[in-house]
Amino acid sequence: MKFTIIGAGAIGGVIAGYLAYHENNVTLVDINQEHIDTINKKGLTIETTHEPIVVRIDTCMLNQLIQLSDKLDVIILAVKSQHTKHVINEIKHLIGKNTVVISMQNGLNEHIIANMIGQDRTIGSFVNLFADYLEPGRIQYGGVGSLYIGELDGKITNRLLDIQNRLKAWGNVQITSNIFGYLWSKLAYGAILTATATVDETMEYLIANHEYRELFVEISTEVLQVAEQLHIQTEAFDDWDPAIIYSPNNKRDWDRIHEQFDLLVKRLQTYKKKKSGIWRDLAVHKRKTEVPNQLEPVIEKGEQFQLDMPLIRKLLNMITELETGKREMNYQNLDKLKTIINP
Ligand SMILES: NC(=O)C1=CN([C@@H]2O[C@H](COP(=O)(O)OP(=O)(O)OC[C@H]3O[C@@H](n4cnc5c(N)ncnc54)[C@H](OP(=O)(O)O)[C@@H]3O)[C@@H](O)[C@H]2O)C=CC1
Ligand SMILES: CC(C)(CO)C(=O)C(=O)O
Repeated sequence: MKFTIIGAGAIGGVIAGYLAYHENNVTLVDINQEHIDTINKKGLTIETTHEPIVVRIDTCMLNQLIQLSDKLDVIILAVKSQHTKHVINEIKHLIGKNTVVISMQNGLNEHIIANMIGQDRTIGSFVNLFADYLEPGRIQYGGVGSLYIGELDGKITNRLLDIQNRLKAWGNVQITSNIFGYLWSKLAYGAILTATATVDETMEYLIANHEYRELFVEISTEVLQVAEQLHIQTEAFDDWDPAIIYSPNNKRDWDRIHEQFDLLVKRLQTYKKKKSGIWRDLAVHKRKTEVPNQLEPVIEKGEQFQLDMPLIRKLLNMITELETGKREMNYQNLDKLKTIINP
């Protein structure tokens, strides 16, 4: 099995690093020339929670990859969601009848990929690792979380089992017949993390603060309401259980909710990555985030069911304003969101 991993950042770097470390056939592809040059010269360094590992790994730039003509085998897509369409368009000629593309991304990119290359060539993945691109050649793998792969139609196929076996180089990768259950659950959880990115503060600190817990529950409820309308059975993972957060009749069990948030905070405290990828795009890279690509599809689907979703609409608007410099990161953003639930 030959892996081509497109996007050599936090997620692509970690997965490619472990696959290569365990002698799988891997090529890591990116558009960042300095990053690729450094990996070629010094290897890819992954700062784990224990000792760093340095891995020698084949690399190429995207513009070199697209010069090839042989069809690729297993492609792992680990770019931010806003780059999904562009990358798939660029590599379409390298996708044959036996090629599969695995989306290791947040959001619902699987639908986009399947529309472009077919559902039979698309595998879904839910990834809850905590990693950051630090500088050319260096990735921080700051926290271990779940990784699931699943066919979009829920079947447990031989190719899924083969890929799972290879990905064990990374760790305990699991297969699921309900990949969209995980992706929607992560969207609901991710919406809370998105809200934390409106303040220059750690995720654990903000989630620990009881003042914002009702807001976080309401934000994820808006996403989970849409999932419910779509008959998606959302799944629990890593101290996050949507069934505890979401109560269709507004009969919330606050003891259980606080218990779950407290466990989540404890978990986050053990991670080296303290702020979300969205915060990092805004505060460090000063570039557009993938929030529109994650929240707009939820809002569009919610509109079909006449759902209101005032919180995620406002949150999306705030992130857009943060991207364009019209807004600053501060607590007033969370306080403003709170006024939507308690005017
Ligand atoms: N980081 C994390 O802990 C987690 C991330 N995810 C998800 O994983 C996905 C990847 O995120 P992450 O690894 O953090 O992102 P990163 O920004 O760290 O890595 C993405 C890499 O892809 C590169 N890239 C951009 N456009 C292209 C292109 N056209 N062709 C090839 N490479 C390209 C980027 O280069 P450049 O920077 O120059 O644009 C960057 O090096 C996202 O959907 C994210 O939400 C999910 C769970 C956890
Ligand atoms: C917060 C985290 C690491 C959760 O997986 C994430 O999704 C991100 O940073 O984009």
